[in-house]
Amino acid sequence: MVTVRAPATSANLGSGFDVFGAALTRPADVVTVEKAAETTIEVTGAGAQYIPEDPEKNTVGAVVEALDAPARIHIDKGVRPASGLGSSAASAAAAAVALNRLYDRGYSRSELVPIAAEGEAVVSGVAHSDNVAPSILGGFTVTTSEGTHAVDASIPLVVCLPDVAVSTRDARRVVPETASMDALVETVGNAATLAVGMCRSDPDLVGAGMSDPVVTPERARLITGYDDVRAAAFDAGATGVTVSGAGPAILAVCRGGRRRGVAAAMLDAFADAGIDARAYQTRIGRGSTVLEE
Ligand SMILES: Nc1ncnc2c1ncn2[C@@H]1O[C@H](COP(=O)(O)OP(=O)(O)O)[C@@H](O)[C@H]1O
Ligand SMILES: N[C@@H](CCOP(=O)(O)O)C(=O)O
Repeated sequence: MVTVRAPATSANLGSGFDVFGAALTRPADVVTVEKAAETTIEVTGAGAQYIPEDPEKNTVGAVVEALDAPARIHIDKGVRPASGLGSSAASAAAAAVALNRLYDRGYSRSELVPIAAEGEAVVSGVAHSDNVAPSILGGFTVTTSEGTHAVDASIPLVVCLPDVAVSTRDARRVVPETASMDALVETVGNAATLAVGMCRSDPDLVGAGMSDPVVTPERARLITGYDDVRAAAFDAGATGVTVSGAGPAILAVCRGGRRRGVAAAMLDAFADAGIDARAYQTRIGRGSTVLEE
């Protein structure tokens, strides 16, 4: 038996659509696997009632296939589905690390990233790796078709999750098919600024580099109260605010000591818009951890 904890993640970070990701210290999924002749999946925890236990429909089933590793699997969800916090990816990441150990497949953590990404194709139609990479490797990650680079960074964050669901599949439909050269130049500049900020653990640079003129404005329209929550976070001292993943969670970057005030301001703004929400005061953290084997 192997048990693995895989953290929630925030993908895109504004300017790095389908490329950037960051592991969060909390929340997390915990997945336990035991060898079995046929795969069965049991799901408990946050939003379990919305998650299929059929291996054909659960992200973990695709990982079982890719590793040829049938197992009895228990998923304890800490990351609510359709959150923009890499819920489906956290389960897939944990399962990839756990099944690799259980069956002694010998893949490195980096080699497990595209394997876990097969699960994302099951739910969003695209095997994007920007959530599974940080959930496995930890830190801030840059993922391209050539592979993933991970950087340890110490950046305080708040993620505010409203009590509404946005599926990644639906949110991918609003992504523009084209962008102007001006928008491209602005985005490249911001993404590069953000990457430098991560290497320096500088929340001012990271916050400034999250601005994105292409995808985020379209996604923000799907989140009731977004503009007010964003403004409230800046007023409380956030250095940057954007949609987390495909939403509806909203990510705020903070300097040390500012998270409590930023979280309270974001919750108040959602409440003013008539929406219940919860805020996680978190930071960039480590990847998947083996808890028991
Ligand atoms: N192990 C899993 N954990 C969470 N969601 C899953 C899992 N397997 C399949 N799903 C489905 O994936 C969808 C949520 O994924 P997604 O829309 O990408 O949200 P998130 O942004 O939280 O990852 C839901 O329809 C859910 O039923
Ligand atoms: N790059 C993807 C990331 C989706 O993240 P999720 O946490 O919402 O699943 C996208 O923006 O579609």
